[in-house]
Amino acid sequence: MKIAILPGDGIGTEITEQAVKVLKALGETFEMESAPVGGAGYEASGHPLPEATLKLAKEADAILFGAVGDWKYDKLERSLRPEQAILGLRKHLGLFANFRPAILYPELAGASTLKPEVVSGLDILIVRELTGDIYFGQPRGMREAPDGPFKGAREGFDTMRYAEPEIRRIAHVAFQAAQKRGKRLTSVDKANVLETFQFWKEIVTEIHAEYPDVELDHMYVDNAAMQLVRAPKKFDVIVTGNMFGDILSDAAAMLTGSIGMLPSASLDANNKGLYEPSHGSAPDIAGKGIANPLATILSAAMMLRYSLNKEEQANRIEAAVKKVLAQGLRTADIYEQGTTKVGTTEMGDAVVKALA
Ligand SMILES: NC(=O)C1=CN([C@@H]2O[C@H](COP(=O)(O)OP(=O)(O)OC[C@H]3O[C@@H](n4cnc5c(N)ncnc54)[C@H](O)[C@@H]3O)[C@@H](O)[C@H]2O)C=CC1
Ligand SMILES: CC(C)CC(=O)C(=O)O
Ligand SMILES: [Mg+2]
Repeated sequence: MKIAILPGDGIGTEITEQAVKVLKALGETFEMESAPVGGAGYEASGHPLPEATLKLAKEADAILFGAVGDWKYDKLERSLRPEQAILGLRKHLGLFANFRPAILYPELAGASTLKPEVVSGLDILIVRELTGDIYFGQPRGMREAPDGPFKGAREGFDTMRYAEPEIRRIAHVAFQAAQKRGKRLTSVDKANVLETFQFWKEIVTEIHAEYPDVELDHMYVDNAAMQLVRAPKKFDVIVTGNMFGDILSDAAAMLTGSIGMLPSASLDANNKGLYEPSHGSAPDIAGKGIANPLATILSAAMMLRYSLNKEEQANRIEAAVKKVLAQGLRTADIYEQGTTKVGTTEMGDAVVKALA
């Protein structure tokens, strides 16, 4: 089985190294091959998603991705910016279904900024559509406004759009995920203002007829953001578009104690996937050895489960993460008084040691 390792930029390299270490310690014979991506890809060959990196990603059975981006590339033209690498991989590989499970490990109840009673026992799943919406819609650009009250002034514009098959396939994925869990699905939209999401709501409602065992409700995204902080345990599975899912999943991350705890799986129609933490390259802490590698290690567990059919090994990794948390080991982002502060490498080493 071949795994493409794409560490990327900033803390991407530090956290991916820990996940690779954990994968190697499982005693399986994975073939792992690394390639530069993001700013590292741009430095190596003038493009954030070098052709050789894309080729490796396409031929591998699964992809483990760190993170891309750095402020120093912000002035590059958009097509050359590091973020285009992850957007390009998602699009080229058809990774339309993004699973972001927000689970609170009991040991981290005090690390969340919310009261323990609000978050304890939290186990929700955000299913984010990943290859459409305003992140990919055309046309987009910057120009002189052709009409309207600001005609002639410079303007930036993007296009929000969803085609019926795009909504249908993510809705099926989300209903099926809900069937395997608490059988409740909340579709998050902005149908009161946006045509795109009125259409989204109509299609999701239509598909609901095929899943009568799942309870469906609809919620506007502004209310959903508020409910996630007010009473997050009321959710089971949330399905939403690319941009709303991006924003809501960062908010959900804080329910788990830190964005450094939120893994993700991005799957195509055949469960080939890219696995990455939900966070970015964190340039503010890069190179300091303090980033939390657990979201990436837990993403590697998701990879074993969803793409490599190795449920037992996935369980081993998740159990090892629970064990190190129970031992009181914490990176700075989840540190509380009375626990032991460790760095990125020490945390990775501890997970390896805790593998049963
Ligand atoms: N999939 C990807 O590669 C993503 C890339 N980005 C890119 O990352 C760069 C930084 O973006 P930001 O908005 O700052 O988001 P970010 O997620 O990188 O960081 C937000 C905050 O969370 C902290 N943080 C993130 N991951 C952490 C970890 N594992 N352990 C401890 N603390 C952690 C950071 O130190 C920072 O204070 C930008 O270039 C952005 O475009 C952002 C999100 C996803
Ligand atoms: C480059 C961004 C779209 C990545 C991001 O923020 C995410 O996937 O969460
Ligand atoms: Mg994001």
